[in-house]
Amino acid sequence: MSETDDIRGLPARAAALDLLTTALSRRAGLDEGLSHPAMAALEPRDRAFARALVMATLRWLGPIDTALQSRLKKPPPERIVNVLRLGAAQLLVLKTPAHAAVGATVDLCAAQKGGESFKGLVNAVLRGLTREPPDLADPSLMAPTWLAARWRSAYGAADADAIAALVGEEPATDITLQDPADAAELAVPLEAAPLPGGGLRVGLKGEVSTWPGFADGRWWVQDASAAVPARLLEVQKGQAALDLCAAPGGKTLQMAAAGAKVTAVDRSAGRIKRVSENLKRTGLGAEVVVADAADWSDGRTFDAVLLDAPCSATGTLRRHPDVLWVASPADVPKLAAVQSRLLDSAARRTKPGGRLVYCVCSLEPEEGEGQVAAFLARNKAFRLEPMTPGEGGAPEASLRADGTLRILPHHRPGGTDGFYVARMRRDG
Ligand SMILES: C[S@@+](CC[C@H](N)C(=O)[O-])C[C@H]1O[C@@H](n2cnc3c(N)ncnc32)[C@H](O)[C@@H]1O
Repeated sequence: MSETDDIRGLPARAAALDLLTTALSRRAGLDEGLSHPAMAALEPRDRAFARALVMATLRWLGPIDTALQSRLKKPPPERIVNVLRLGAAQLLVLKTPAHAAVGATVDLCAAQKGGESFKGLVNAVLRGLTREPPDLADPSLMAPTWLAARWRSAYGAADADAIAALVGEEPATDITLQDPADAAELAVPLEAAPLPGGGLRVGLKGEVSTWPGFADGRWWVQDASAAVPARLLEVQKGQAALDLCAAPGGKTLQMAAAGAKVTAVDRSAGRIKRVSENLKRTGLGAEVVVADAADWSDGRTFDAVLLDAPCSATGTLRRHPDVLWVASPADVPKLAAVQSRLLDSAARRTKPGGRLVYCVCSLEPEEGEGQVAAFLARNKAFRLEPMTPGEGGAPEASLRADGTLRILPHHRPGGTDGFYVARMRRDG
């Protein structure tokens, strides 16, 4: 990057500071910040830079904070800490030339309310990082201590380290095809490799909506792991399928493409608009309902019910490193209580003889294994229907002894979202 780019990048750095602040302030803050009108108002190059800088900062936040803490006797106000985090990410991750990164970060500091008095500190800390750059590649720093300890106790030290190491990796974009027969033809312009189960891992970078086949609705973005649960329902043409917690609709689209009559329920009116947009773009049909899935009913029961429940989302750590730093230990039992209510509701909507698939993109056993064990103990009409190795495109390493799936992010070469998936059948 030239010096001219760096000077022109000042508005982008200010936008990056706002985005980082929002991302670290609340759950879903990153997505909220990315779709904020202030981001849309930036020039495309500034927007891309702000996004890349914030993602680099969030991906490496653990090692960056450790390096900053050792250089700060007394922490400055949070806004200035965020200025320092962005400066450190430019130096250590994006490898921006030191004079440009330090100069622009000091200017960003000065532009903050009360920031003039911290210019010297920012300058000294960043120059210190330039002289003695810390080693970023320490898996023990990639996730908060409490989460890393949970993963060690659930999966062992080697798997916990492998999970943590993936926080630093930029994920590829995976897509699901409306017609799997299109894979060979689309793979060429998308520079894509086939995924087990029929999807593609795309090699192109940049704006997804400009990629071949997007505008025609021939595919949608869906992580390889996220595509597994709907396949496991094996919906048949004309069957009635219910997608509870459906937005933005990846699994609704899969079931609609398989020919099912899908009802998609989500309680967020804003997010369900995205289901409708995706249906329109792909030309697929589904009934879309805004309602709380815990008590929604139109009197019907369904052949196939999918519950992709709200969860801590720790399995999405490659795309959403922010979730690791925003989550707290108290979230897990709170979310588990919500999931349990939603599972009971999903059970009531499942026809005798019908299938229920429960999944979460969480690595926390209370939201996965524990949730399903408790559900089966209180719902005697349901039994597990075990998956076979590789079924639905799931990595073989993810198959548990009871036939449910615990997909860890390193189970697929190049990484994947972490998921727990269970398939159940209602006997009576
Ligand atoms: C993990 S996301 C679903 C992703 C979606 N299944 C897909 O594949 O595109 C969870 C969704 O649950 C929705 N949600 C959370 N609580 C809900 C509730 N009580 N009733 C219905 N939807 C809910 C959220 O709005 C969010 O869209």
